[in-house]
Amino acid sequence: MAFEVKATIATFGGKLLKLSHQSTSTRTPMAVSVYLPPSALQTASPPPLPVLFYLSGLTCTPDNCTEKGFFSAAAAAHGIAVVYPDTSPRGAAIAGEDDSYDFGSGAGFYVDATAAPWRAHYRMETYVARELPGLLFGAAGPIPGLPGVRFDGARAAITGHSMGGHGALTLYLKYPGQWRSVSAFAPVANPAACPWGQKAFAGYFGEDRKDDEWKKHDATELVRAGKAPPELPALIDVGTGDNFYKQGQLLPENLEAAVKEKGVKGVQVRYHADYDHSYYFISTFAQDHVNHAAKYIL
Ligand SMILES: N[C@@H](CCC(=O)N[C@@H](CSC=O)C(=O)NCC(=O)O)C(=O)O
Repeated sequence: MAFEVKATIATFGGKLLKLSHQSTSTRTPMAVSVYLPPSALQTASPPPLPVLFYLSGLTCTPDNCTEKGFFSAAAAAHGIAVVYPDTSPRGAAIAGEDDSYDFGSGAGFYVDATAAPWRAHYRMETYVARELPGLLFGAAGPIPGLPGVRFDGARAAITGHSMGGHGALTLYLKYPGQWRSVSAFAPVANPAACPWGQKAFAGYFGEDRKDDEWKKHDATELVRAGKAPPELPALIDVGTGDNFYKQGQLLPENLEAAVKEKGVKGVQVRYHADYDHSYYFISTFAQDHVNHAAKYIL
């Protein structure tokens, strides 16, 4: 059995499952939580569930969003499952991996590191885009004790916050057809041009890879390089009271400029007066993001 169920929590008529499994991508145990809406639990063989992936930000585990993101109410109403991966491998025993909040543990940036020593374990792109979908969307029921529960890989959407917003946008652009829509809360929209992204990319790829490798993992650079479809079904929310926005960590305007320059349609960026970077902001707009995904996956 791929997943081990660590906890089952009743919420909004459905169940939040805290799962653990041994990852072949990161070569570590990985935590992942999955919200099952009530519709998944009402019959022994429910129809396969549409799925929204939520990628969390720096320092987070799956618990931050499941405890205070409030996606479950809207997900329950629509009959959508929500998957919450962790933000990095844990306990890889790499020197320095726990030294800072914005690199290493809790800061995997949803990329596959190419630089030593990180490349042995820090493979969050493959983990989120390939390994987890493979486990969840396989023919066998992936959840121990709930053999009838299936997830529909043809109806998947992706969202995320901050570092996770960067992950959602870049994985959407890098894996055409895998996700039907994308959205982001306060995303790190141009990591190659902000301190968080520069630190992470220098560590995971090397300082000397700025002109090639870094750009492949940067939403703004991907759009500039023509990697966005003509219609990009993206909803992006940013709070104007967000200190990280004010400090130039997010740079959503650079993404907007690239979208405009390339004539990409369908991208909606909303600026909300006074909202900060926290889960007060995320929970306020969570329903809008689930509704956005629902338009494409129901
Ligand atoms: N501890 C750091 C700030 C870390 C932080 O704010 N993390 C955000 C995501 S930031 C971008 O990816 C977060 O979601 N934190 C968890 C939470 O529950 O709020 C510092 O001290 O500056």
